[in-house]
Amino acid sequence: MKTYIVGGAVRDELLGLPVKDRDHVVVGATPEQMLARGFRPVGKDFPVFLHPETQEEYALARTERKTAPGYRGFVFHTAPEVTLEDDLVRRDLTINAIARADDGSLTDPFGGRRDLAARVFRHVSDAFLEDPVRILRLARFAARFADFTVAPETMALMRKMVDAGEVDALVAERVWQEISRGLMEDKPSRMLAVLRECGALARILPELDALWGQPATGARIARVVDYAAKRGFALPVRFAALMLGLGQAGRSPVDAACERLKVPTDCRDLAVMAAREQDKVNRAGSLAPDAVVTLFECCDGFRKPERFAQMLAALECAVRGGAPDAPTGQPWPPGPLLLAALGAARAVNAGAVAQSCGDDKARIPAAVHAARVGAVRHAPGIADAAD
Ligand SMILES: Nc1ccn([C@@H]2O[C@H](COP(=O)(O)OP(=O)(O)OP(=O)(O)O)[C@@H](O)[C@H]2O)c(=O)n1
Ligand SMILES: [Mg+2]
Repeated sequence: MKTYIVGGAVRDELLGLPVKDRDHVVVGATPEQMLARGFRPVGKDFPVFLHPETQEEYALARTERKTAPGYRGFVFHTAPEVTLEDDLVRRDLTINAIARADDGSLTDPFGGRRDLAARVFRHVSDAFLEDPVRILRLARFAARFADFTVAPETMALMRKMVDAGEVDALVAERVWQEISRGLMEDKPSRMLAVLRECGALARILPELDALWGQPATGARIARVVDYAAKRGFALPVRFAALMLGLGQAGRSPVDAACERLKVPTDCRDLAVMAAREQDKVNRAGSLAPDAVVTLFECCDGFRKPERFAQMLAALECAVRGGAPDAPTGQPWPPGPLLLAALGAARAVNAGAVAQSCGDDKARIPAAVHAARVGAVRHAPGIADAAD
């Protein structure tokens, strides 16, 4: 039996990037031999094992046969006769199909090093067709390796897959997994551009696809999401910033998209809230203290101040990032203004105010609200309104 390092680890090493996790492929072994050597199987009927000490993944060299459309239709075939090349040929991209043996020698039957040098994403073989997730993976890699282009024949193949309905057959969780990862890369707009070019965006996020088609709008959305990435914001902020691109129409298209993609609650809540409150927040400098406190209440800002700050970050991206050639670090007044006001309002001792209401419990909410309005009135930048 012989083992090789394959996939992302070899690719990243050749690119001079830090290697996170290493995947291994094992040639010439049976599951029984792996177990006898102390490897632990991962799941059932899946020829992947964990090394007893390093816990790294070791997969038996395998070929795959597609049995049904979509993500679930796989059958794995492993046997000691399956060669390294058999295993590599069924991988997604040439740059991910390079293997390195223990002695350092590389096996690169499909020109992976050539494509790394030329900065091209190219599918290895027709096996690419068997797994529509690969369309999303490629798009995600484009967001990470922003100077790579997609080989024309690979783009053509992806179009064919999209036209055949392969993307529609993917389960929402799997789609979200890739989209969310792509949003966390350096240039998320590249993922969206690749998805649009092959037709997948129209299937996954038709709302966004339609807007992307209007040149100025598409360019703005791209800038906003890349700006959010440049600022290093967390996933919910990046997602909310992207969804703000759906425009003033606000809540319903965002809701519909989140529903369809089964977007996790934290991302969804932030996106919906940001779309709902964007006008108010952008007018923060002219809001009366009472309206400011009401805004905090509507956003549950007293209990979730971090989420409120994230919403501000998303709205800042939409405004600052939306401007062409926007330099980062340009001030956005509503942000510091509302954060200072929220700090002042949170400093109010709601417990003490409640106690001062005595037995008149029904008065508590209004009394707490009024005390907070009083505190906000003195916060920096708050409008001098007589409310
Ligand atoms: N749908 C998939 C998933 C994975 N692979 C192969 O399995 C390797 C490891 O997969 P994974 O860790 O998911 O991707 P990486 O390429 O390692 O990228 P990342 O840096 O995101 O881990 C890939 O390089 C590729 O050879 C594939 O061909 N098709
Ligand atoms: Mg990996």
